[in-house]
Amino acid sequence: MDVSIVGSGYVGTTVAACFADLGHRVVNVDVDETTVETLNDGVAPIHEEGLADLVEAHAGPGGTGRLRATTDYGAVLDTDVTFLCLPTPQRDDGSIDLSIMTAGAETLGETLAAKDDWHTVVVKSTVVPGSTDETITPAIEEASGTAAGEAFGVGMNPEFLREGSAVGDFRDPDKVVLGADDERVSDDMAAVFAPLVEASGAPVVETDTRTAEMIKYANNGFLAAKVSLINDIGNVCREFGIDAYEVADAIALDDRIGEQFLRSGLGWGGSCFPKDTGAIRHAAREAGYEPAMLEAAVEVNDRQPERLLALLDEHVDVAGERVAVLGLAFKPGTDDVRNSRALDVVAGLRERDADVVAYDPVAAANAREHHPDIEYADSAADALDGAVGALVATDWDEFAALDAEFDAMDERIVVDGRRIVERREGLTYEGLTW
Ligand SMILES: NC(=O)C1=CN([C@@H]2O[C@H](COP(=O)(O)OP(=O)(O)OC[C@H]3O[C@@H](n4cnc5c(N)ncnc54)[C@H](O)[C@@H]3O)[C@@H](O)[C@H]2O)C=CC1
Ligand SMILES: O=C(O)[C@H]1O[C@H](OP(=O)(O)OP(=O)(O)OC[C@H]2O[C@@H](n3ccc(=O)[nH]c3=O)[C@H](O)[C@@H]2O)[C@H](O)[C@@H](O)[C@@H]1O
Repeated sequence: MDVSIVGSGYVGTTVAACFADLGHRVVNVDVDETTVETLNDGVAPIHEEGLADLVEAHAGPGGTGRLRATTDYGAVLDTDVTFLCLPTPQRDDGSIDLSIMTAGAETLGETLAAKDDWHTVVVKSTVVPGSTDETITPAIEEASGTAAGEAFGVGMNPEFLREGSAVGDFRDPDKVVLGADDERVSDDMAAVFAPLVEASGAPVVETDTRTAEMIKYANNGFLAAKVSLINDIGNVCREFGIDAYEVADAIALDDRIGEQFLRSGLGWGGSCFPKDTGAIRHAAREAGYEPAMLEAAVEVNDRQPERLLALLDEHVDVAGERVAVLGLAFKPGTDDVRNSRALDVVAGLRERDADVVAYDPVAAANAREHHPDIEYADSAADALDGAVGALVATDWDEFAALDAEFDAMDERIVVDGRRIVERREGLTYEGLTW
């Protein structure tokens, strides 16, 4: 099929490259000229394992030619289906900001006015229930001068990939959710996903658009709450001197609980859990319901960085002292620092007037935009040299291998927020939840 993808970020680029690999002819439409040029050179505009090879194979010189990019929305006219993969950020009050979606929908609608045959539009961005029907579809209708159901229809297909493993997650999903209220839309979505479903064997959930929208928030809300619950339990374990990881390993054997998302520690960050729990909480309150469990999940999460800092306070007054922060990314495998708990840890140290020296293998440049005034070291060893304490904020594998590097610290105090450093003789080790 001919597929257009509007928005070429983490989701749009991954989806486009994977669809091209499955045999579709795909065009990415993005307002960012650099992104478009990069893709057309056969180079991935973001860092994701496996993505560079796919982009080179399908957009690069000598490639299959099944993937290209453009800033011209007119390209959608030569396609059957358009996926909207645009950002849906948070407003200051936590509510969803649909302005970028609406702008994209309007430009798409103006373009579709010139199309002779049926067109299916699919919202892939994460949007609160009702957004597709009440905001995005009307924007396309007004701009195109046609009503949904006449010349076009709009469906909803939430995305569940994770940063750091986006290509693998997209190719082998736990489920494919197709939300539609029009048979032609369902048929088009099913046709686009047919090769993926055949290759992966993933179950397909066919539902209406509002339910599809809600499934995404339920998924992220549940996972965020699961991590907060194990953090709550981990905090209790610590009070009792019990190892929360041993407890987690045991409860994971219960199929009803499962082994994933039971790593307790500094909590969840990233571009989605914080924004999505914020958006659904706000939407629920507007609708008249206080989502107490989601509120609690956020509250537990917000407390963890200060709990980490308090453990260091028990050992040393950090004012005027050099303190190392190991890890800045919100999770290993990415240079993304959006809502990273590490940034809160750095802020807490600065409030205490500590001299902060941070190290991350790939995320320092992004962290510098949030904390330009601290020192950034080129290695964990450099960060630890002369420090009176080290706070571990991201579970990068290389931190597990640290050993003699701790000997260069002025005081060998390690407060581990991610259970990655080994306890060893000569080291004063504190684990956040164990
Ligand atoms: N990042 C992730 O891991 C996941 C994100 N999502 C959701 O997917 C959506 C997109 O997220 P990301 O891919 O992370 O966003 P992103 O910020 O990485 O990429 C968005 C892209 O849209 C482009 N853009 C902005 N306005 C445009 C316009 N009017 N027309 C065309 N292009 C335009 C930007 O230049 C950028 O390349 C969000 O709703 C997010 O919640 C869902 C699952 C996973
Ligand atoms: O909507 C989204 O954008 C995506 O959000 C998350 O993906 P992501 O944020 O990329 O990464 P995760 O692996 O889920 O990690 C999120 C945060 O939880 C933390 N976490 C995760 C697991 C765990 O056991 N403990 C824990 O503290 C991580 O350190 C990280 O800060 C979801 O896992 C994806 O399914 C979803 O598509």
